Amino acid sequence: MTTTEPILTLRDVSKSYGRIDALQDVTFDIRPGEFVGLLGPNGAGKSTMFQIISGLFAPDAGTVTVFGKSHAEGSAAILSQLGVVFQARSVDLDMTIKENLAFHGRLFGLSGRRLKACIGEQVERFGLSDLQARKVRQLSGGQQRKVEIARALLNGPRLLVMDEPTAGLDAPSRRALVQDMRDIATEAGVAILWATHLVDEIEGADRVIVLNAGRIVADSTPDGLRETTNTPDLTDAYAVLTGPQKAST
Ligand SMILES: Nc1ncnc2c1ncn2[C@@H]1O[C@H](COP(=O)(O)OP(=O)(O)OP(=O)(O)O)[C@@H](O)[C@H]1O
Repeated sequence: MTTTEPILTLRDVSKSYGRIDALQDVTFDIRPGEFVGLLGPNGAGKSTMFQIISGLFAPDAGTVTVFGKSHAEGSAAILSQLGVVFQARSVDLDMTIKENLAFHGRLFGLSGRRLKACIGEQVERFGLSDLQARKVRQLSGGQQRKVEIARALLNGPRLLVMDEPTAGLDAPSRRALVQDMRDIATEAGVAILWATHLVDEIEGADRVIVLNAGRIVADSTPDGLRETTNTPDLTDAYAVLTGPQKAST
């Protein structure tokens, strides 16, 4: 873990939808190079948190600071250095992989040789080089997911927030993606917030935040979670913290 300034800070963040409290007094920091797992059962508030971090809407209470700024102070500067993978698809089904990545790259101000190089790097990373000219509609669900993640990495983000990024990926692709993202965090100092239901994906995380019914119920290392719950593995620790029926592996 580093001792540098946090890249993402949430302080007492709350958000309700009518009478549903989706997030309540959520507070945590993420520093450069940290790979932080976000575990939480369905409806825990993970997607709401990601939407607030991305500036799609503001919290009802509390503050969110990304790269030292709130979205109100400088959303464009934040978005230029933020990579987001939402659960919902953001690429166009009727455009090819290359067209999609070029479109998103231009939104980040990439053009010419730089854009081509960035696209080349990502399609190679995800084994999509030979499929570049294919429309996204004609790809498998897992391949479409890889295009989503490639899109999020295109601008070389300093902070990546990923909402169940491995949904639809087969086991080898899932393992490869987890390893790849951990390498990006370690080597490039990118901070990663990785939401999942799959406990094995965040076994090697620097920290794991457990969210349940809108509240943080734990924020610790994987070992710390095992110790405080007095359980032998992370799946059991998650079950203790959120209710046994909610855990999945
Ligand atoms: N637009 C909305 N209007 C009303 N309630 C909402 C809305 N979006 C989310 N909620 C509610 O807010 C709570 C948190 O939802 P959220 O989608 O953030 O959870 P999540 O942890 O991402 O769940 P999942 O793992 O199922 O994707 C849930 O009770 C959900 O029903």
